[in-house]
Amino acid sequence: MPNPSKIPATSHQKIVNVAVAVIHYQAQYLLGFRDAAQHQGNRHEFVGGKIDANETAKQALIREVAEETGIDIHDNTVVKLGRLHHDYGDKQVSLQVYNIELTALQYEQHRHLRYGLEGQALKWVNKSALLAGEYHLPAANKTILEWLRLPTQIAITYPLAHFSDRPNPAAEWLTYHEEKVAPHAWLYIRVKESGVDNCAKQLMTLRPDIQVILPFDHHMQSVQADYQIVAHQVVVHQLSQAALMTWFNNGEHISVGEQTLFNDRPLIVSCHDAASIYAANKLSSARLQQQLPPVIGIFLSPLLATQTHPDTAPLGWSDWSTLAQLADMPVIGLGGLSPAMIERVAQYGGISVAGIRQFI
Ligand SMILES: Nc1nc2c([nH]c(=O)n2[C@H]2C[C@H](O)[C@@H](COP(=O)(O)OP(=O)(O)OP(=O)(O)O)O2)c(=O)[nH]1
Repeated sequence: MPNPSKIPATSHQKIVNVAVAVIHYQAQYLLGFRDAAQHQGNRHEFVGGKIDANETAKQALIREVAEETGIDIHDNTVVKLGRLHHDYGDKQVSLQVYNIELTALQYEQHRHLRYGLEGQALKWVNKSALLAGEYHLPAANKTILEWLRLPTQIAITYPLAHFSDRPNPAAEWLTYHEEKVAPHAWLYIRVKESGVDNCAKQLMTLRPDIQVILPFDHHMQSVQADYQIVAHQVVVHQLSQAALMTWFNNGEHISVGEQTLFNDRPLIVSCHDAASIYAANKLSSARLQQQLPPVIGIFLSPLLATQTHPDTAPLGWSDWSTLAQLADMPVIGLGGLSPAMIERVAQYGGISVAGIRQFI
């Protein structure tokens, strides 16, 4: 009899659909431990298991969490983080991953959990240790950890035009952001006007604590030599919907990804409709296959009306939520939001909120 674990995966191999629950209370995350005899055994895991034929991913999630831990998450806000396919060679899995924040009471009731209802070890671990790779998880989880790096709020810089009534708008832009951006914030430096690349670089130099999302466009390449000095602060590159669709419409052949800067960072992609989300999903899976840093989110906008784009009709909560469900990666709400609206955004399927006013 051949050892089933040694049989290589084929295209005919059945894909196992799995619901995965990233359960946490603030920065405490719940991990299980897979038994040595299980597939991907002797590794930590997020709570979860196979989706039965007659259930949805969310039903499976609620059932698995209850069966494995005794925690009832029926009334919690369950937010999709993403979906990903992984080929382990001996098994192909499709993981549907959800974020569940417990209430203080639930955490209090379950914080001493050491063993699950199936006898498996359980452990609450700190997010920073989890993201630092201190726990050995199945290979597919690498992408989940990248998704978890996304903060719940992202600030976006003001356009230079916002300071156009001042004698030196570029200098005002710089001083304003240097002073107002919160410590260690994730900041999307949206530099559209030509000639302001320098402002971005100067801001990074003045504020080495901020984690920067930088658009990947030709301006940045033109200052590449200078940019290298501050490049370590750039945690993510942003890709516009137009650039995404160029990649997609060229049969995914012209890999914008062939350019080094594009390939060495995770991406956040801007999307405004179903077609671009479809393209973002394709890009995401292409990058997973090529083992490139993943697409860790999409800016889905405009959710509500904004002063920055007065002529664009907002999607509104209902359409925004429907589109958010299509995305295989975490969705960031953008357009007319404030940081306090994160709970509402979560109820509609978003993991994070972004904006200019009220965020800086
Ligand atoms: N639960 C869980 N499974 C994961 C994670 N990452 C990952 O690649 N997997 C893979 C390992 C397994 O191949 C599959 C989960 O199947 P499972 O065997 O645990 O599912 P189950 O509990 O319903 O099944 P079983 O033990 O009764 O066979 O998904 C994770 O974080 N959590």
